Amino acid sequence: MAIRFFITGTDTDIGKTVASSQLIRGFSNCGHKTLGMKPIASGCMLSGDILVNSDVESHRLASNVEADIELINPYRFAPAVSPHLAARDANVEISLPHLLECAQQLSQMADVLVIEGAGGWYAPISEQYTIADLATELAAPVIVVVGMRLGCLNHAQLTIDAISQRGLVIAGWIANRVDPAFKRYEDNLAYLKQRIAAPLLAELEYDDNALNMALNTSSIELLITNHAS
Ligand SMILES: Nc1ncnc2c1ncn2[C@@H]1O[C@H](COP(=O)(O)OP(=O)(O)OP(=O)(O)O)[C@@H](O)[C@H]1O
Ligand SMILES: C[C@H](N)[C@H](N)CCCCCC(=O)O
Ligand SMILES: [Mg+2]
Repeated sequence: MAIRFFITGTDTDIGKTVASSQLIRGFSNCGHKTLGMKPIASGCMLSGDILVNSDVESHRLASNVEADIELINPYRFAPAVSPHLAARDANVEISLPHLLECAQQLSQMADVLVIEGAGGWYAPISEQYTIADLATELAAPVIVVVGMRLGCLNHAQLTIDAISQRGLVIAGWIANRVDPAFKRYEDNLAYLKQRIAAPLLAELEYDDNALNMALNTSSIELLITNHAS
């Protein structure tokens, strides 16, 4: 049964896919059979008659295990809008039990399963549920990606508090330099380090090649040591 990690972030477009890909590649490079999962993707492109999502393709490139798209990305929608709107427009009801079943099947095919949310912690996936509900049902340790830009101190604290309210373990956080022009980076990082009890797993530089890198081995080993059952 795989060790699972749920990847969330301070917002949409702050580097969850970059961080997830680096995590998947890091686990793979350390010899762990590793799969990515993107339960719900809005913002897909048509390739022939199949909807494809760039997050899923990035995960696949980093992974050393193959799995069916219906398991790794069960819900795919073309419009780049909130998942609850994309699903409503497509007349699809996103089923939490179905997503849990897909995660369960993937967990039997790998040692590590890296599950990327959509948007931030409270991004809606239906009228009733948000990403927080999905993560809570999955009961996986959470890794928080902080997009290091102005506003991140507030967004990071809100996210950390909301995850803790669910009783979920925060396995660590990643500082992603998504904005190379962000002023006072070091001071902001120091503030966050003081307030987030979980380990800082990595600082990701702003780099055009960030998607193709691997997370540092020491953090990969820490995650395995702390979360292997
Ligand atoms: N460290 C970085 N260096 C350079 N570019 C980055 C970095 N992190 C993220 N980006 C770029 O910022 C954009 C958003 O990143 P990413 O797709 O990982 O966000 P996301 O949080 O996964 O968004 P979504 O909510 O849509 O899944 C992408 O174009 C990505 O290449
Ligand atoms: C389309 C985008 N890239 C993401 N896949 C979905 C972001 C949902 C954000 C919802 C919200 O908080 O307003
Ligand atoms: Mg993404």
